[in-house]
Amino acid sequence: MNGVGILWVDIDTQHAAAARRLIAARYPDWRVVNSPTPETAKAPLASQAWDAVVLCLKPSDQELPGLLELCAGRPVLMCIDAAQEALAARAFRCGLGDYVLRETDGAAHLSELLNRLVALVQGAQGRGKPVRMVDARIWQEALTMLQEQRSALQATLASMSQGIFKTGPDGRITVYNERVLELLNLPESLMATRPTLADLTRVQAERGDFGEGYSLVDRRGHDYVAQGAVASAPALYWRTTRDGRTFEVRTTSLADGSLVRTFADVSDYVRVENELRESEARFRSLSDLSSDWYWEHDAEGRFVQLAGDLSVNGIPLSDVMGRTRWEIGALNMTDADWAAHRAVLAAHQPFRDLELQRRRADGSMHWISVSGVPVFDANGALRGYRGVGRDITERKQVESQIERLAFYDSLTGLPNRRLLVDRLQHATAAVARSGTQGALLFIDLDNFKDLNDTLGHDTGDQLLLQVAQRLKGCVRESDTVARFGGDEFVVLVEGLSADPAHASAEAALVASHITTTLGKPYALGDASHHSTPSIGIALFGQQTVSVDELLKHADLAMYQAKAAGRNTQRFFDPDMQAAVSNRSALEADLRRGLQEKELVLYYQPVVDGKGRLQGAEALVRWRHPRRGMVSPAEFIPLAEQTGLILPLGQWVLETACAQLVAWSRSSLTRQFFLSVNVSVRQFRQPDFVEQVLGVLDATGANPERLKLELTESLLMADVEDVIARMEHLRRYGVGFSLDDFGTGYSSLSYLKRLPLDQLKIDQGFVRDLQTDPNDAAIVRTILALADSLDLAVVAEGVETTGQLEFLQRYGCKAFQGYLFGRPMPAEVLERALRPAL
Ligand SMILES: Nc1nc2c(ncn2[C@@H]2O[C@@H]3COP(=O)(O)O[C@H]4[C@@H](O)[C@H](n5cnc6c(=O)[nH]c(N)nc65)O[C@@H]4COP(=O)(O)O[C@H]3[C@H]2O)c(=O)[nH]1
Repeated sequence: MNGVGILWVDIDTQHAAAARRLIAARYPDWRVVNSPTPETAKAPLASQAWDAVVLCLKPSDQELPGLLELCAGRPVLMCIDAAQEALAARAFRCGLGDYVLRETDGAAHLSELLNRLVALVQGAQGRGKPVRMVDARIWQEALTMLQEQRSALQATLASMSQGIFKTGPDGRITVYNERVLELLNLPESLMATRPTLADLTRVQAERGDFGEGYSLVDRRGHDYVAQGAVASAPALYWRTTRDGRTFEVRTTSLADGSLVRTFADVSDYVRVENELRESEARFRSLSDLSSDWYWEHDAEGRFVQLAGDLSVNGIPLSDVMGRTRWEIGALNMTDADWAAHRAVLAAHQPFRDLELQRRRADGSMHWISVSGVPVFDANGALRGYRGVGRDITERKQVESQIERLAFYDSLTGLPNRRLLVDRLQHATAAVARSGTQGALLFIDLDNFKDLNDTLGHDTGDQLLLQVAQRLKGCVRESDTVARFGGDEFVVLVEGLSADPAHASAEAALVASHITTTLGKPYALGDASHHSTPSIGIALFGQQTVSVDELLKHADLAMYQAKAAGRNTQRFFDPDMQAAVSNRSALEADLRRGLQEKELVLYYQPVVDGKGRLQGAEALVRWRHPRRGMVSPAEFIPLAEQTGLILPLGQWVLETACAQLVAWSRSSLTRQFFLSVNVSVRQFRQPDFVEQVLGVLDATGANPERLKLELTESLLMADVEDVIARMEHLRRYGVGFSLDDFGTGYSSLSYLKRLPLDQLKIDQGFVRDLQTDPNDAAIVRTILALADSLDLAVVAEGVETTGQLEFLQRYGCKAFQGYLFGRPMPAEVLERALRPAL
């Protein structure tokens, strides 16, 4: 190619010089004219013929058409920045010329430029005509279209959630979006250098983005990345970032050797997938390990899925799939129950613990419990239900056993107190609603204890069983017969007349029927036994009475029946209630009195035959703020029933011991003993012995001066224990006296073994001993007996000298009674005795 003329328009003089040098070296006969600006190029363009014009400028989109026009149809080669490539490519695809991309620093592109320039000039010469000139209008349209497409492409790239870049055929990245910079954490400045994939991979590897040994790149991409992204890329691989995000990397190779790569952040997908996998695994291990099963049914309630341990269910799968729960059926469900269940399903409500009893193929019964929740599709339409089922047969068995134990009497199988109270609660509410009345019959078997004691518990149980049978026969199916324990039964009768008088008559009739039925002889083993009941009746209707009160009423009435001679029936009487109320008021009062220290100890002298004081009996009094001095006969029995006797007895013991200590300080009173009454309940306390020793220790009283008065009723049970305790205390010197001797148990065999010091003849025998030969004989016998057992005797209630003489005549040596002194405060006793002393 000779004599080629080139107009070189170049604002960069160094670049222009470099080009000139290269051209001079390769094509020495070429004529190259430089022009630094388009303005200065105008003249040579207009005046001379050029084979090609080289534009090394940075024209804007708007300037480019004018520039090309200036070239007036001559072949144009543009040397431009990469950023303008799209514009230039578009322009030159119309046949205007060619372009090369300019190296930002350096002139390595000049060689390529020269090659292209040669091709361009040859092409133009080959065609024999100058390159077609595009008129400005067409150009403008092309440019506008180009700009529109370009901004559309930019907007598309910018709005993509994926990161994307494209390389040119030379392997350099020419197109990319913001998102790829963000995802890969790359600076824009790096992209501006048009890096290759290898460059990018190196930067990331140096930062440790791929992890130790490229472990953050999955199997598919591992080798490619590890080898520096120089080989051909896999179409798809995943990589993880150091902060735990996961990218899906897709590569598409294009025909010209370029490629497009996308980066999608699939972290959420991976997380959800992991969670799903975990939850699947959890579900699977749960259903594998547990004895529950999983089910699903469709919107019509037909089973479509069952998984887990179905062996307990005992129903073949084939019988379940495709059928509804209500088609399979359950023994415990009525039509109404199923309707209620289906209503829950129809309302798309979840359901919990639906308990179903079924019969297995082998005939055995079993219980299952089913819970489910509705499942909806994406549009909110019901797809069906899913849930779990569980075998609860064992639990049901235990429950019914517990119920039996909790609500039924183990001997007779009758409802127990708890169940009766429950039914009574319902009954009281029901009668209040219906306007009818009900009756509660409290039944106690007369003398049952004797039977038990004499013939043994087994025989007693037999009787109770027969009584239970007979009672059930006396009432309607709807009435309740309950056993309260021991020989106490309660019958609850409902549906009596609304008229009180009529209802009373009906209840009395039931009671009479019971009396007659229970009064018939019982066959107990070989023997025939006769038993009678005492029945207390309490009616209930409109008036609001609590269940507790009702039971108390019937109980009280029963005691009235007993008091009236047994084998009879009594209705609850409100006066009786008043007495009971007084009693509970008294109890509260006594409790308060104890706290307020209203109790005082009186002392009644005990003298010898010559009237000389030997000691005294401590007798408690209640100095009531309103009622004055209250006798122990009024409050001691109550204190015994309520347990108040325990703190009371302790206080008496402490006060008496303190008195002994006071007496011990004077030689005149030092010899006195003091008797203290000890009630059965007090003595039976497990730590009674320790309590007494503790009081003696705390007060410093001399145990030898203390006498504990026990009553015969203490000997009714566990005599061995009584003896052991007495002996224990006796070792410390404490004496014992048997009070009210002759009135109670008086078993001589025990009497011999008890470590007693004295007997006290009950004042009941002393009172009439001069007029009642019987009493006189008893007193004589007691004195003789005491003599033979070497026990001292104190006669109580001595009021007359006649009594004293009689007692003395038969050997009695100690006396207590009004004849010698009433119970009195300690200081009065001391004062009264002082002259004699
Ligand atoms: N008619 C008549 N009665 C006489 C005569 N001499 C004494 N008495 C009364 O007979 C009772 C004798 O006491 P008790 O048999 O131990 O009978 C006592 C005793 O069982 C009990 N008691 C009194 N104080 C205590 C106590 O501190 N603890 C316990 N557990 N019971 C006590 O209360 C019962 C009644 O005590 P008190 O009313 O003080 O009645 C005393 C006394 O006042 C007499 O010549 N004629």
